[in-house]
Amino acid sequence: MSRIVSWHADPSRPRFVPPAGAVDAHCHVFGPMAQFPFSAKAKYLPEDAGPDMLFALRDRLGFSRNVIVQASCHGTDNSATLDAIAKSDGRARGVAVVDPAISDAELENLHQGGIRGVRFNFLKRLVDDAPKDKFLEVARRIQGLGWHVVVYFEADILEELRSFLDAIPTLIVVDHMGRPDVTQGPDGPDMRVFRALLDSRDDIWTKVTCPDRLDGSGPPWDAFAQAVRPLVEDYPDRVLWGTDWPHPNMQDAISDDGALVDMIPRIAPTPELQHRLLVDNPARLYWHD
Ligand SMILES: O=C(O)c1cc(C(=O)O)oc(=O)c1
Repeated sequence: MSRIVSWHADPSRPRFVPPAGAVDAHCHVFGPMAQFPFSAKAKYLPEDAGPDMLFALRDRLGFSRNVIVQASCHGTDNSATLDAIAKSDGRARGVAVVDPAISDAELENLHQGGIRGVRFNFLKRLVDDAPKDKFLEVARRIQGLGWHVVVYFEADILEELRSFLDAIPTLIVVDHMGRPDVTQGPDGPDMRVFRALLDSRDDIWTKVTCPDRLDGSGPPWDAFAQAVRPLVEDYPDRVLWGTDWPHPNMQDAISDDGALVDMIPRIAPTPELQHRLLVDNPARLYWHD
């Protein structure tokens, strides 16, 4: 496998100025590989994209804090994520991916290192297996830590995941809205099924992220804006936003992070919605203690 670059070398400065305290609540770090080797099971092998690069981007885009989500290429070894959090001067927290056999002491160590959630990934192109029964055991064990579960799945398996999701005892955050086909519009079948999930419990949140992944029409991603804005307006207290930098697997159409930031006022059109999306909501999940 050759190493790939999936991020923009020189992103534009966004026109939109985020409110003070804004959080990029979905981003990753890759390596550096010499210090934090990628998993033997990784499905892609990126170039290094470490904490210095992430924090430089944070500052360039006008954000204050990051939530670093363990990327699948690092498997269940969270060292690179923990290292980035440790270097952030308290300005980053994280979401881990764990081996279900993890000990309570190791979970506690992750908590001390700034982890506040675990991620369950159901994308076959990213992981070899997703054992629901073991995931549920992990979900029960993290309850005492006050963590939540982050799930990543595609729209076509949402119906079959419903009983699993219903059984999760913690708050749930769905990555990238479960990848709906946004070209179907705000009332299309994918969004309807996703809204039914949100309506089933008031502790299911989502990340209104990744126009570059979900809107094949390309920048300025009008279909994404039209489909996602009603979601932000209808569930203003349950949405998070993030860049998704360094955009794993997006090497064929590199996204400009400045353009991604300029999507924010299109999906969260008022200062109040922007403040909840970028400041209040992530603070409630990641900086409550
Ligand atoms: O769609 C993807 O390829 C992707 C991959 C990862 C990861 O490798 O962890 O994370 C994401 O948020 C999205």
